[in-house]
Amino acid sequence: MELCMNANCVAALSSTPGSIFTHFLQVLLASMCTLSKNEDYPIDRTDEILVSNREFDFVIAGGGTAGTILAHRLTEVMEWKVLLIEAGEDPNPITDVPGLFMTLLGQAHDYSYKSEPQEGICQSSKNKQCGWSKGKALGGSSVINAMIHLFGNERDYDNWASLGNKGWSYKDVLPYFKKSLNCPAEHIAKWGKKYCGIGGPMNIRNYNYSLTNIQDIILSSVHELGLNVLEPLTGDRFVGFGRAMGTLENMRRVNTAKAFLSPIKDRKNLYVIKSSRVDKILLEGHRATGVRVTLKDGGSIDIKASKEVILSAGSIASPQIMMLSGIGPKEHLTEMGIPTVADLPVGKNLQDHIVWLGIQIAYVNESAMPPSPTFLMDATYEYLVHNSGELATAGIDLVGFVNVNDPNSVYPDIQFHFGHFPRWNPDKVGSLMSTFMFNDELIREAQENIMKSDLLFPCAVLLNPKSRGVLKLRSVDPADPVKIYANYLTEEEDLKTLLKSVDTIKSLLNTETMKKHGMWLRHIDIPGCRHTQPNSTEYWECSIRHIATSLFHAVGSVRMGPSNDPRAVVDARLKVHGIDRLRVIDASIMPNIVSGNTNAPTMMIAEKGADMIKEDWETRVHVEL
Ligand SMILES: Cc1cc2nc3c(=O)[nH]c(=O)nc-3n(C[C@H](O)[C@H](O)[C@H](O)COP(=O)(O)OP(=O)(O)OC[C@H]3O[C@@H](n4cnc5c(N)ncnc54)[C@H](O)[C@@H]3O)c2cc1C
Repeated sequence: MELCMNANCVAALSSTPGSIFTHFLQVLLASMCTLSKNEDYPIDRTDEILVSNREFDFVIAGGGTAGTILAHRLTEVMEWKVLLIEAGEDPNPITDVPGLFMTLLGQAHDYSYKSEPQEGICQSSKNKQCGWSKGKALGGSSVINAMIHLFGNERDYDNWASLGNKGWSYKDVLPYFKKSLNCPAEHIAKWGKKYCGIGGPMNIRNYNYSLTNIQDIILSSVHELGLNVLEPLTGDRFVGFGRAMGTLENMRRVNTAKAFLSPIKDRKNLYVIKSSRVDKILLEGHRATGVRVTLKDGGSIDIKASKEVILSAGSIASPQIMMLSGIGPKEHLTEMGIPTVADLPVGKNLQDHIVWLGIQIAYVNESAMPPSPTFLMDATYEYLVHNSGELATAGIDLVGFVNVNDPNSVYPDIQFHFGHFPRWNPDKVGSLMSTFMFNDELIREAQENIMKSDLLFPCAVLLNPKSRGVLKLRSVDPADPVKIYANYLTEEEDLKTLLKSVDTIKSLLNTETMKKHGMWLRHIDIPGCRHTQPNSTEYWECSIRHIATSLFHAVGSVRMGPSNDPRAVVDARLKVHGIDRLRVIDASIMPNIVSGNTNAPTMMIAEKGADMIKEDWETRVHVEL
């Protein structure tokens, strides 16, 4: 195998590794040419912009999931000069490796936000704060996410449309989900094109999970229980269990910068500024005319947008930029000493999926052996040469959708991500627990138990929370992170629904399949819950309050809705109410969170947003080849 310790690969290894083993793997992996390089991404054109005309047709703030797609689609119009401004750098090549995704959190590509401490949630997390990871790189959160690609369901989008958002029903948005995609030919041949596109920039593939037979065991017990096994997972039915696809190619992550910017990196009308922060929107009266930017060297410049400013900085930063510019709730802006330009409920309606790691299945796999001393070397070889093994999968692609309140419903209220942690591997389970910022006692508890048995985590996700959070400015300094009030479980119904997820797992454990494998429901010794009886309702509630936390799916803080909706900030064409030439196009516009992971829905929002811009400016598209 050719070794090429490419200077760019090495330079990109800027993050502090989580452990000595991770560092070893990072160096080894980056030394192979099979991972991405900085040359794969568009160059930073800051210097050129500084000495030339600082006016563009469109300025996009934030080059994450949505921003990179917008840059791709808008530069299809050759007459349009488009500037994308991103706070982060090019993705580190290590982010390509699915099996290392948990080690990316808390590192250089993660803003590592934390929610404000809240009674009754994240009680076993460090400082009793829930971690709110968010990607900081070209490609945004698609650079550090778990790559799971799901749409949500028909009811989610029909609900958006019923709230007065014309053009956002499931029927309307489905073509935009597909537009981005390039599905495998075998998939199309077998399942057709109704839910999978071909020829789009983003590859999605199966993870080809091959570590153990645990996924087959789960699906077999699901079948035995009479629940749906869905193949493929995305289709006409929304309740059931199956394997999700991922944004992958050859078992390498495909972040949105790689999918949408790399192929067009030489388009002359695409300008990218990296490592620079958009601080505020420049306004003339009620019209957006440009943005103020802090560059990498600390200098500040103003950049003009002759057509539109588009905010795609994500659900936390887009509202922050708006509020710093005087667009937000008047009371809060006044409190912060910011003159109000438009009194809108920016930052309210914040929603997230909480994930509960308190249900764990243990079993002793008699045929398993302790890992050999060369285990990490072997895994790396297996990955680089055969694209398989431990490093080829994020390990949570086996997914279940159930309705715990109404077994007859065709729509789910709980999602499970099944994660498997093999015996004798304390690093892996420790990495998961650290990802979610659990305290040292809990990490130790899991690591001690992993020496005795394999652990299967059916992580329960509350899909349609009723509780709403809010974002507020911490200060008028754009460098200061906003205050995140998650307000999890403030609606009683949310707690009740999450509690019922235990019953589904108990039913699975009652099947002959799981009994045959000697699987049992493990009692987690949570120090803060020792006053409760194991397996009592009090224990499970206490467990939720200690070890349920964010699944990093923040949405809704710039809600879409008609002007007569007091909760709405943007209209159905994603234009900010009462401000000309300003749109918000990212996950923040979701009126209600979708019933599944949020990356694919954000891609859809960007594809649809780009088309709406083209329609509104009545442009015929001339694609540069
Ligand atoms: C750890 C993690 C795991 C996840 N796993 C999954 C998963 O498996 N499947 C799934 O579907 N979803 C997953 N998600 C969620 C999904 O990735 C997000 O919903 C989606 O990426 C949001 O896209 P966005 O464009 O709104 O924001 P982002 O992709 O976060 O992009 C925002 C961009 O704006 C930049 N930015 C912010 N402020 C400024 C500023 N002031 N100036 C300039 N640039 C700025 C940021 O650096 C970032 O690049 C995960 C998220 C995380 C964090």
